[in-house]
Amino acid sequence: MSTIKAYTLQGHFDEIFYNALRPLQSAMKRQSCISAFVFACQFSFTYILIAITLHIGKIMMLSNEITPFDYLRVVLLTQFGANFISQLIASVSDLTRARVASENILSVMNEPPTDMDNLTDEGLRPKVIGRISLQNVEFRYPSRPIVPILKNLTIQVAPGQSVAIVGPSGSGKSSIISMFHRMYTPTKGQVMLDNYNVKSINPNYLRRVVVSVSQEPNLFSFTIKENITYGLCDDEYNMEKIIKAAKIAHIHDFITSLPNGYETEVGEFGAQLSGGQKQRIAIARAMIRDPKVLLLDEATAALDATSEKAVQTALDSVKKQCTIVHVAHRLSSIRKVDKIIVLVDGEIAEEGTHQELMASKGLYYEMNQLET
Ligand SMILES: Nc1ncnc2c1ncn2[C@@H]1O[C@H](COP(=O)(O)OP(=O)(O)OP(=O)(O)O)[C@@H](O)[C@H]1O
Repeated sequence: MSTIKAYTLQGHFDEIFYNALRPLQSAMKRQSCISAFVFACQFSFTYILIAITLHIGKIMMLSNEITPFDYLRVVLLTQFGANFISQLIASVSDLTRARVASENILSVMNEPPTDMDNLTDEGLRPKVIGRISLQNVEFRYPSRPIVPILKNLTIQVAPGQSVAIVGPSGSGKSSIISMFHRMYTPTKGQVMLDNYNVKSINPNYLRRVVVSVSQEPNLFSFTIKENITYGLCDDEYNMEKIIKAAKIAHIHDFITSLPNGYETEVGEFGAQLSGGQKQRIAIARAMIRDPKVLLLDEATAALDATSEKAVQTALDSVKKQCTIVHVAHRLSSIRKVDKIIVLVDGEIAEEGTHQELMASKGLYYEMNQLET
């Protein structure tokens, strides 16, 4: 909304909205006419039938063909019968609607499970130490199958190692992150967690051990505490663990400064928090899961320098406890990682520590020069 206001695009979007609603408006008008007609028929039928019964009954009673008691009986029966039939007429349209709705629901339920079925109980749940790798991976997005994004890429990350992936925009850094927690599967090659192909691991379990924090974390319209613990079973967390995770993410002091502390509602999509605060809550949400592999996709990009330094210190402290794969634009944030991979067009252009890459005076060196 603020972008629309800032660029005074209200009129433009008003028109788009109106045009989008116009077909719906005519459909609704047609449906209202049909409903009004059915409603009119339904009630006219009842009252016309009762009127006819009363009229004929009166004539027959006056000519002594029926007794007043028979007359009353017929009138009451007609009324009940007519009510019943009119309700039946009304439920015909409900039945039609229910049939269409059930067809829609069944078509979704009967959809054959895809390779990435999140709800399946199938798959392995192995104990892993956090060695993660891409082996000769080629990847194309299903919507653009002719464009290879990752090209025969091999990356090995040892348990407890921290690796940063840097490179020009569009080189495929985030796509690698999607591979690691199986948001997408490679077109060729394989993604391994320890000695297991991630395809063989239960998707829910995989995302419990390989946890990602993205640049734009989505918070739910719940309390801070619920956002941190969302998806965990009751016996998997307690207040001590929540506070520990919040301290790692450097957000505990902020949370306790709020009048309702951890019970503060964050609003829809975390509307009542700044970008940096949302980001740190998302990091706490990742840390409470005690991940074996932590994927950070520009996770510190929205933070101010002070918050970034604080989160960086926190991430340094969890180093060695879990494997970290860090996608970063700001090169100053990844100097201390064990290995830096420079990606260009879906291929590795350079690989090494900060010192090694600076000494080789290649692309990484140039990127650093530009940043400073
Ligand atoms: N869902 C998608 N469908 C089709 N193409 C996509 C999709 N997501 C990304 N791409 C394309 O894949 C390429 C690599 O994108 P990716 O986001 O992995 O790059 P990146 O290096 O992380 O970029 P940035 O640094 O700008 O975030 C880009 O050309 C992008 O347009």
